[in-house]
Amino acid sequence: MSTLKVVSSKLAAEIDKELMGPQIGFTLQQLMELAGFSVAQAVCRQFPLRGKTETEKGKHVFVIAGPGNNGGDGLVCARHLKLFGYNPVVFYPKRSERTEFYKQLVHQLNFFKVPVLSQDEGNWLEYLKPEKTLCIVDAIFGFSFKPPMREPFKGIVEELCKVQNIIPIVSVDVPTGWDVDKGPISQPSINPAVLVSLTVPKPCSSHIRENQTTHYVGGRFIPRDFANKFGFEPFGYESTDQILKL
Ligand SMILES: NC(=O)C1=CN([C@@H]2O[C@H](COP(=O)(O)OP(=O)(O)OC[C@H]3O[C@@H](n4cnc5c(N)ncnc54)[C@H](O)[C@@H]3O)[C@@H](O)[C@H]2O)[C@H](O)CC1
Ligand SMILES: [K+]
Repeated sequence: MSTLKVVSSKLAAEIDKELMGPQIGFTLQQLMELAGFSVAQAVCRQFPLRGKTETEKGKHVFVIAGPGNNGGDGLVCARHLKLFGYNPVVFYPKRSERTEFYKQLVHQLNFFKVPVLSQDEGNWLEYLKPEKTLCIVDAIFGFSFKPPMREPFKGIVEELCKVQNIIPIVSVDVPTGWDVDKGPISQPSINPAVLVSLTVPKPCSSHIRENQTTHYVGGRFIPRDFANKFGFEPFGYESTDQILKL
């Protein structure tokens, strides 16, 4: 088994800043597209449709998107999942008004006929049933979460904790509610079946349950020199894969 290499929340934010700074010039949109694409690949790898009955294939991937960029990764992931033959539904209770870009991501989901539920429309709890939902993508908070959690997300996470033993949760970058550096800090807490760390795992990933949580790294967008500059080795992705199982 490979040794986990981790970067703190502070360093993760610095890496992002530099990637999107004037020297390198990635846009947030570019990185988010690759991040969301890799999460969609992880869902496919973990829950393949091949060989499944029509009933199983019709089940939903329920994507819960938070107000920041972690939520944006979820919106992108849902679009790719639709292209991959899945049946995603997005719950987006607190929409980012930060940029036009988030509205565009929602327009794209409309274009792909992926339902996007608001807090006050539709009964989102209906999707927390194993006969209806294949897995839940937790794209609520990533590396910028600062406890304690505010509503409506506190209540949403409590509901997720109730069903996580019967519907697997795929957490994007950081399991929502965990301290990025320290891991689970309150009870109940999300224990994902799958964690997709983006760029490089954060320290909290050492708290995932051994033999119960599958850990992938995704967000394949940095060259070796850049990784080394921040003190870690790049991951050995194979071929055109956007994810690597750790
Ligand atoms: N290089 C990469 O790996 C990339 C990662 N990406 C993803 O971006 C997130 C980090 O995004 P950011 O916008 O900085 O933060 P979050 O989404 O984690 O959350 C900010 C959001 O949440 C609100 N908030 C914070 N704490 C609370 C709280 N206690 N209660 C309620 N609300 C809270 C805050 O106000 C903001 O609105 C990273 O993890 C990756 O998933 C990008 O896609 C780019 C590439
Ligand atoms: K998350």
